[in-house]
Amino acid sequence: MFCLRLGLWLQPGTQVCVVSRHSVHKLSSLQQATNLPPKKVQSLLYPFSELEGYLDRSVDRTPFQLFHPSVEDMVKAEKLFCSSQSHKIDYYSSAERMDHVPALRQPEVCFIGRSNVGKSSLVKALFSLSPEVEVRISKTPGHTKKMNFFRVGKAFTVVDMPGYGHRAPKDFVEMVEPYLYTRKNLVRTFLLVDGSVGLQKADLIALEMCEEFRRPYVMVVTKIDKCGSGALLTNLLNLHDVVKTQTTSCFPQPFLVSSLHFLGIYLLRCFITHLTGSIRLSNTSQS
Ligand SMILES: Nc1nc2c(ncn2[C@@H]2O[C@H](COP(=O)(O)OP(=O)(O)OP(=O)(O)O)[C@@H](O)[C@H]2O)c(=O)[nH]1
Ligand SMILES: [Mg+2]
Repeated sequence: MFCLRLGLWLQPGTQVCVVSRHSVHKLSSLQQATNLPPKKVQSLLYPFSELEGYLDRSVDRTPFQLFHPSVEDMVKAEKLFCSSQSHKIDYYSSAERMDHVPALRQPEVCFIGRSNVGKSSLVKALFSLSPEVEVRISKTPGHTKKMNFFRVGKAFTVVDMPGYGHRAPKDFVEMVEPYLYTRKNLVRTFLLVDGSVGLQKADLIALEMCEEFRRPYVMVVTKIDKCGSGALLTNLLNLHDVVKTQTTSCFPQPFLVSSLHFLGIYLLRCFITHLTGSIRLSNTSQS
């Protein structure tokens, strides 16, 4: 049992993910993260808590904390992101067209969003406990040109999509739209928006498209390290308003992340494993 300085204790017998420290970022695992001062741990695990203090009392916090798992559940989820002999995490294949898409049956989640919004960086951060899984990122928009499939053992698949905005609408019409429309095992789409710049016209078009497909999707607010709390909060509240008034298939809670600083990565890992039926949440978690 190790003590989490947040004042939270892991149940006796809870095993944490044992990974080779070799080339693994120090914040990749909860065990490392929870060695930090409590306030820092809180913002790493539950990034919304950082903004909460700035909110007017009249603002309802509920939509922002619908999924609020316990630390134990996050530890459970983390284990699924550690590659082992019996649970291999690897890059599986890439596809440019639907007839090249792999015939994988396990539940799948995909990441879509404008070019450069941080899709590949987020996938890389999620897989940071298995650094041998190669996910390429770049400063140059339009870097990811194919749909990249990553297998997480037999549990689920993660798909990193090309961004729209760069070769749009070509990539989108030929790849992403048909995929979103037809992929049977797709359990959730994560639509990324850049938290430091707020919703752009292209984001609203993607949101409309997700609504048209009527398949469940979730907003992820990226690069939250890049701007101050004030700007982030303004962008977040604007997003919340759009989700509330203009969507029906979108999960009300936006997930805040910084792939660079690992903010919100543990929460998102837990959400993905929960959505794909890979873990059972304990009674102390809400969702
Ligand atoms: N500050 C900061 N920069 C980030 C973060 N996530 C990604 N970036 C940077 O944003 C740029 C684009 O990142 P990618 O992950 O390649 O973006 P993408 O959405 O996959 O882009 P395409 O493949 O072109 O669609 C890179 O320079 C990243 O280092 C973040 O959380 N914080
Ligand atoms: Mg990319």
